[in-house]
Amino acid sequence: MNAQPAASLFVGGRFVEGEGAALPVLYPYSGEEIASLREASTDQVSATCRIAVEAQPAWAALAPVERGRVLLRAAAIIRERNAELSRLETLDTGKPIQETLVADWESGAQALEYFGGLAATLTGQMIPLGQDWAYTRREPLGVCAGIGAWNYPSQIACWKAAPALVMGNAMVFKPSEETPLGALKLAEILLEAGLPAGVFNVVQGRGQVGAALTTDPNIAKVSLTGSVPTGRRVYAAAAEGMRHVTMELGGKSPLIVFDDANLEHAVSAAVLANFYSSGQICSNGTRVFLQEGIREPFLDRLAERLRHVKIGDPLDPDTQHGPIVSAAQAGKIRAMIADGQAAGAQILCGGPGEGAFIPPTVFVDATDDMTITRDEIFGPVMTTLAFYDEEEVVRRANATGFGLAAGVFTQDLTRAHRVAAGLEAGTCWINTYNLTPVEMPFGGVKMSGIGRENSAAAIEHYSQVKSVYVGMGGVEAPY
Ligand SMILES: NC(=O)C1=CN([C@@H]2O[C@H](COP(=O)(O)OP(=O)(O)OC[C@H]3O[C@@H](n4cnc5c(N)ncnc54)[C@H](O)[C@@H]3O)[C@@H](O)[C@H]2O)C=CC1
Repeated sequence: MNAQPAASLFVGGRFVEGEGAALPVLYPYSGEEIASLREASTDQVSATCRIAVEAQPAWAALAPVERGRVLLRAAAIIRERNAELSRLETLDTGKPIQETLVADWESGAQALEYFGGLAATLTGQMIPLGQDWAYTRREPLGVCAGIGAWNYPSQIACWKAAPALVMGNAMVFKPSEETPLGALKLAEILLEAGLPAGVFNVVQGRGQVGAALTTDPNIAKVSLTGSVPTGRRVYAAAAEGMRHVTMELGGKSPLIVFDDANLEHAVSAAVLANFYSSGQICSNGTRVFLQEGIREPFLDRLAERLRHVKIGDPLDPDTQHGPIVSAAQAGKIRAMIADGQAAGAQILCGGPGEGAFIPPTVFVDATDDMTITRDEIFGPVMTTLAFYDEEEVVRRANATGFGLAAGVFTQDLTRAHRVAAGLEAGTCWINTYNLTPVEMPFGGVKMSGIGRENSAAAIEHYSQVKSVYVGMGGVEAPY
């Protein structure tokens, strides 16, 4: 299989070969090399930022609706090419084609469509001050750096590019070194849709390329999707230059199932919240708290349903559960499974699997202090925990440094809202899980991040407000 792009980087409206270290791209299912890229050198990173800074003012000077139109055209092109783009996403990530066809580029297209449509509404305020008045202008930040994780590479690129570009910023995007291909397609599509050359650029590379980007003097903002340890480093490095940041980081989110929950729906939600994309989703509800009365029927039904999961070739449309993104990540997940067993938790179903595959794995008899309960695993591993009452479960759910997401299943309306209000999380779901429509703000609290993606809230993180005071009378000085 060959997924070789024309060159590794996309800079100033054209493909450019990288001058840094080799970056092989492996298909997670077979380990086969599907493309051979090169990282950007440090000089190439700074040259790209200079090109972006030169291209940005003319883009920002366009009427917002003209910028919006480019994003809308890009969304339409993505939809026309969804089959081909989804296949590439599957090759890059190993995720089943039945997922990538509906969840990845489609979500990216929705972001471009949403922010493209929002363009005309991005206005300031008029503030009456008696005789005088003031107004505010919502202005772009300049050049924004986007740095992506490997689980939803194209969606992440679109979620960052769409609000940045509609506000008149330029962007230099660095995808994860594990999944570098989708962002290059986005750059080509945006150019085809009418985006001026140099406004959206892609550099490739590992962490040190991201670090060079973060501290480049032409970068005004860094938006990272990645792990908490990387987030701490990037946030600290960005602070040195007083750069704006958005941090979309990891989680260990609670999914709370009360006795009165609809059993079948709660099991479905727990399955999706733990095993979709082989569990490689930041907002996954990996601590499943089960109230004592529903615990046994829930676990019986869960085990029964997991027996039928189709694991295998991600390009087979029937496959529901694909490989882990890399051998290194599979190794980390297996180490966590072994740790859980050593700590005394029992495996209800699943286990370490073989090669690139780790089946959906459920732990029972876990306790709050175990590493499998405390740390993000970022793989198909669910930890179930028993609880008795509401006050107890909210306290235990919040006893974590993470705060990305949370879910509650109950038929009791007032309890559902009370628990959602009490949970320390950027996003809470009631009687569903992991739905992230573009209309709704998405992001974390506590160590899970800063800032919000999606919705009008994202605009605030890609713009700054200028106040203009207008004096309508004379000026009198005391001396
Ligand atoms: N909150 C959210 O929206 C999401 C969060 N994630 C989180 O991402 C993690 C998994 O993704 P990974 O790619 O393994 O994360 P990672 O933290 O290893 O890498 C993320 C990105 O940061 C870059 N990077 C690494 N060191 C850097 C440095 N010093 N300076 C600048 N850039 C640097 C990497 O090259 C990569 O592009 C999980 O913790 C997951 O929860 C993943 C998807 C969504």
